[in-house]
Amino acid sequence: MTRVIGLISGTSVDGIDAALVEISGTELDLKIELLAGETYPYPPALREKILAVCANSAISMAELGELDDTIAQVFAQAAQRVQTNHPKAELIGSHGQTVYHRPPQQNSLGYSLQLGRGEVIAQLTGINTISNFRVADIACGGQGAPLVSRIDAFLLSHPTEHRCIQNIGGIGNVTYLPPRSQENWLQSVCGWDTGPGNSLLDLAVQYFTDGSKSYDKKGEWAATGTPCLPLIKKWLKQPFFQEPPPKSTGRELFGVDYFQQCLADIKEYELSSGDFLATLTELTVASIVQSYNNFLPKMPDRVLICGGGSRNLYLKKRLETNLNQNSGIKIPVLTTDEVGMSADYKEAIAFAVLAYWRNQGIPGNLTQVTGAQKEVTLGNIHLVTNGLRVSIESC
Ligand SMILES: Nc1ncnc2c1ncn2[C@@H]1O[C@H](COP(=O)(O)OP(=O)(O)OP(=O)(O)O)[C@@H](O)[C@H]1O
Ligand SMILES: CC(=O)N[C@H]1[C@@H]2OC[C@@H](O2)[C@@H](O)[C@@H]1O[C@H](C)C(=O)O
Repeated sequence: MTRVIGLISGTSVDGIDAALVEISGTELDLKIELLAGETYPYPPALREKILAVCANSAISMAELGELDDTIAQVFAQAAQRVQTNHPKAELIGSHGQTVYHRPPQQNSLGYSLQLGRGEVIAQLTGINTISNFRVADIACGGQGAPLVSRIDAFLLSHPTEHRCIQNIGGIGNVTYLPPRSQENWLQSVCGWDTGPGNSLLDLAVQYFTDGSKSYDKKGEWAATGTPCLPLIKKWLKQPFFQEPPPKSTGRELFGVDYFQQCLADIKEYELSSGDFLATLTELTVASIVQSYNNFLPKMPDRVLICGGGSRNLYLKKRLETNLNQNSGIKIPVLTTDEVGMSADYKEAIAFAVLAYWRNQGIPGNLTQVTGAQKEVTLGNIHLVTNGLRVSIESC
């Protein structure tokens, strides 16, 4: 048994998800128990700064260094807090905060930058920390994302059922899991980023409320509207949705500029705010279903959703309806909670497992998902240096 803390702040930039887990086994016998999970919102000024950087605002090198360390400090605090009332963790796996992601192009490797450097987290917490999980995969020609697929495979596959594990965060990603009894089971797992999750919806809510609300709770506002189907048809023709996997994306594509284009596109139609939110929800849903139709070997028996979007009941209902209309069969949409995996902390748990695997020399990527040329161990190791005088209070 190893006690590991997993930390991540995703593309929604809403705060740090921290999970304290006990991990045993290696791959087929991998087991995790979630001892504690908590989300620690960013201080508002720090969130604004990160969102500005993600949206291309200029920053000096000195400011970049400062931002990197400030993020590391709040990640270290999250690690300290999540283990309150528990014995100290032995290891931290920290994804950090993505501020820029560029998939590989024909003649160049991808580039993905996560802030919140691991060495600061290690010194502040006194716990060995692994960070920078994406670079080794990218160095092998991979997208560096999605990385959760290998963990999904070992923790969520079923003996006889074909499953899709659909994350709906800022961005959406899917892992398709054939039954474990199938020959070449692990090689048949596939996955990719499906496109926008909640990123455009959140921007729309902020736009309509002048920033007083950041998201549409349970999707209640969107549920008052009707999706504009001609717009969905037009938007789905965009290159990202047509591209076959391996593929990954981020706020660089589905961020502020994309949202402005959506706003311009709706001018042709007379849409209420509810209609617009319903239309953006439908884009998330239809892009997921279209990618299943185009790129999966077979429609799943069941879809398990996770991430903040799993709390959006309107989105969940639309996903179920759209899947049924497309496949002609009833494909239940449940949350991963319903099979014993926390829908809120699955990504944080995944980075705890990746750190654990890194320590044991077990690869973290699936080459058919990221497109990397080979399986590699992921993450840079930062050991605690005795005698260094840093403390959370002094930062
Ligand atoms: N109760 C709720 N009702 C509706 N939507 C919700 C609810 N709670 C969270 N969300 C949505 O989920 C989003 C956050 O999801 P999550 O934390 O999974 O994203 P993330 O991890 O930052 O993104 P990614 O997985 O792309 O890295 C919020 O911005 C919001 O849009
Ligand atoms: C560059 C980056 O941070 N990508 C994230 C983001 O959030 C969702 C989607 O885009 C995803 O594939 C990836 O994260 C998850 C944790 C992953 O690598 O599996």
